[in-house]
Amino acid sequence: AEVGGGVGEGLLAKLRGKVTRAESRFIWPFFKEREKQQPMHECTDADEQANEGILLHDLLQPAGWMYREGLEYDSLRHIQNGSYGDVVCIQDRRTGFQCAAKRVAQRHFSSEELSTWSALDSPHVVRLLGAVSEGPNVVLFMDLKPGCLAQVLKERVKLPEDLALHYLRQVLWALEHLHRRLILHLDIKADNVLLSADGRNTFLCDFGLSERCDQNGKSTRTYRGPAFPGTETHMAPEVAGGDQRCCKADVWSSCCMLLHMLNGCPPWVRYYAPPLCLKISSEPPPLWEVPSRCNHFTARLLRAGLRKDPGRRASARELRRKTTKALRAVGGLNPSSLPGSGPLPTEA
Ligand SMILES: Oc1ccc(F)cc1Nc1nc(-c2ccncc2)cs1
Repeated sequence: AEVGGGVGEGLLAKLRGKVTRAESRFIWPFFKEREKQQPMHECTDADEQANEGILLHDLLQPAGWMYREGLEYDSLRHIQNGSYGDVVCIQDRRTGFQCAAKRVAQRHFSSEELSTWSALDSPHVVRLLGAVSEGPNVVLFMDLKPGCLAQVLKERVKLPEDLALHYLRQVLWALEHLHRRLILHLDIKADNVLLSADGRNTFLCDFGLSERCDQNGKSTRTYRGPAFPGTETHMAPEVAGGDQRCCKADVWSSCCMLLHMLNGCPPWVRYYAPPLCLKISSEPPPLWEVPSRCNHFTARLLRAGLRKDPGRRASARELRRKTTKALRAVGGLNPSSLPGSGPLPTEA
């Protein structure tokens, strides 16, 4: 604690053992504090040592109230880029437990990623395992999943309609869970959808851009600034136009992800050069991207999820119901469609 500063023994003492979610609500103000510190904030030696945080998994074991890379845990390999930081696989030195970790620079750290994520408990959302401050950075830990939808799309280019609908439905279940808790994800895309080993289950991750919303689904965050750090091809028209973000923005992005799964590329890029935001807010919805081979229930759900007016756009729950209908209409998920269940196109 002598190097802790900020919150003193209370917090560091918690690192020694499992912290219940109930207790963790006292931890977040600490992270909110760090978030407010001036980005120009010079790193004093106390900061260099600062290592406060919270670990929610008993196989992530701090030693002497510290949990640092190269001492209490090691980075094994780079996984991919997350929002505002690289994602690596780490291993706890004492227990051998492995998980994913993302190091976020102070100036990009949003305590929303912690506070929104830790409030979730859905089988379709990856579990947050903890967060510790590390000098000028914050390191976030989460469950390691064997697969990622973006990786499957790189290997298979496009997915059969039944599998694409099966994945979309699970992502919409996750969005229903988030929106019911007044949380917006705001970066729905294949890179942030992880997969189980058998490729049957999806897990939403990366809440680096998430925001809270009010009862009407409107973001409570005041205008953030000109550039929206989300993924341009999946950006809803109201977001591209700089209007207030709402839960329907996640619905639009989930439909862009469906088009990505069906076409093997995101919408817009085959017809327009960047910057896309002007086109997205001025052009009609990209319904020309809907493959002609698709079942008409799939086309219908895309029309409902890609309405430009967020007020008329389907909610996550309405779109999930339409996705269930479309999945039934194509005969349900054919197990042979699952990834890893047959030669890859390159191997065939
Ligand atoms: O926001 C985070 C906070 C903590 C983390 F450890 C990771 C992320 N973000 C992401 N993780 C991934 C990923 C993880 C594991 N395997 C494949 C991809 C993709 S985006």
